[in-house]
Amino acid sequence: MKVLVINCGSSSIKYELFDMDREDVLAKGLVERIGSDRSILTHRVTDREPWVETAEILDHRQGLNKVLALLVDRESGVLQSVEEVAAVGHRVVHGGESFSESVRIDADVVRAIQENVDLAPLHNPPNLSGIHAARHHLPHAEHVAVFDTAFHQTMPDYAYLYALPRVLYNKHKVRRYGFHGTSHQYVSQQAAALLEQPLETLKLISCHIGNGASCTAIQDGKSVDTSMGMTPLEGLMMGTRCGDIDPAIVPFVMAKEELTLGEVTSMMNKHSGLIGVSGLSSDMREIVEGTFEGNKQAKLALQMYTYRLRKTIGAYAASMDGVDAIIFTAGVGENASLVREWTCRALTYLGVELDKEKNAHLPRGPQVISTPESKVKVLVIPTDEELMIARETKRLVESAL
Ligand SMILES: Nc1ncnc2c1ncn2[C@@H]1O[C@H](COP(=O)(O)OP(=O)(O)O)[C@@H](O)[C@H]1O
Ligand SMILES: CC(=O)OP(=O)(O)O
Ligand SMILES: [Mg+2]
Repeated sequence: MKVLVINCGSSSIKYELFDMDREDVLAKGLVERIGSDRSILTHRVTDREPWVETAEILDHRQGLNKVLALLVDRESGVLQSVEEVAAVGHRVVHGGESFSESVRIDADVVRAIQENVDLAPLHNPPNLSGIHAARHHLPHAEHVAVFDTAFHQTMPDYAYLYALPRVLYNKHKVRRYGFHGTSHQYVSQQAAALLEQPLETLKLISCHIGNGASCTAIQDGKSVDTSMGMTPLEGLMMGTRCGDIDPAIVPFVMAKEELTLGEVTSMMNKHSGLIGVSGLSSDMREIVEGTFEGNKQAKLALQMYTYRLRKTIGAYAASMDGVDAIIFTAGVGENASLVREWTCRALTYLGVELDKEKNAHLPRGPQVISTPESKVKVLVIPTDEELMIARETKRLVESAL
């Protein structure tokens, strides 16, 4: 069964085509800067040079049309016809309380995703554009939605409620939802396999640190707490997002700087975090380089980033009354050894002992980077949200047969 996975951002489409009979990746790629006359399409097929094309791509429908054309093209293609795509798996960021599992997409599901737009104004509208475009171009295929929020629907109420008047939850569903659930779930399963222990017996803390960053406490294979909240702005310090701040700062800054609510929201989402503190970059590679070169602001940003991650790990060890393993994943977690080292260096009270050599010289694939004596294991596990979405899509399509 061939499954196409689509992850639509506000100005991008990430895609990956799988042959699910053997979980082979046939092709994958990225359309960037949608809405401009200089959109960039990068298309990769195993063992071939990548295709890079600049073109005017005005919306997601046009972008997806280009992708499908490349997939059936004589040179760049891997399919005879788009009819071969049996199913499409869509990443949907906010499922609200409506979805605790992946679902096959029908008119009711589209309506429910639409109803959650208010809760994720940056993420859900492009996700919906992707669904509309894919259903238009691939009407024969089954379409499945896999939600970032679904894995976190197991959190207890005392973890997901805010200490606000109850009416806000009753009327508007103001609560913690949590995100990156597909990734947290995937790496927790991989961790259990690596440790050769049943997932149901483990207390895990998973740190998904990429552009967006979140930390999740996982007990018995279930999410019991997570650092992102009603929106993906809460929690850890990120590339461009501030994470936790005193909420009273918002009206204070609005008054002092004469900013609108929209401007402060944009400041917190796009101009804060690593870029806001360092003034250098939102990219951890440049922050690490800057730190080595003696840039004080870059070093401060890195200290803040790792200090806050460490505090959250401590909090989740407390909330689960212990932890068996800490997992690092996503762009920063998988690649930045300095971030892992600084985060772990004051976790000795928990019994964490990092193997510095292993941490610095990491082979590919899932790895243990703690010493054999370490009471708490530290793991690096490459995430694969696309594979997880493809598996979910196949499972749902087959269960409907
Ligand atoms: N070698 C590296 N060292 C440090 N950071 C890295 C490295 N490679 C990638 N990153 C970081 O990973 C981030 C992207 O993570 P990723 O999980 O791909 O994000 P997203 O899926 O949210 O776009 C980049 O912004 C960069 O900061
Ligand atoms: C939910 C979220 O923050 O996603 P991303 O990390 O892809 O921005
Ligand atoms: Mg990501």
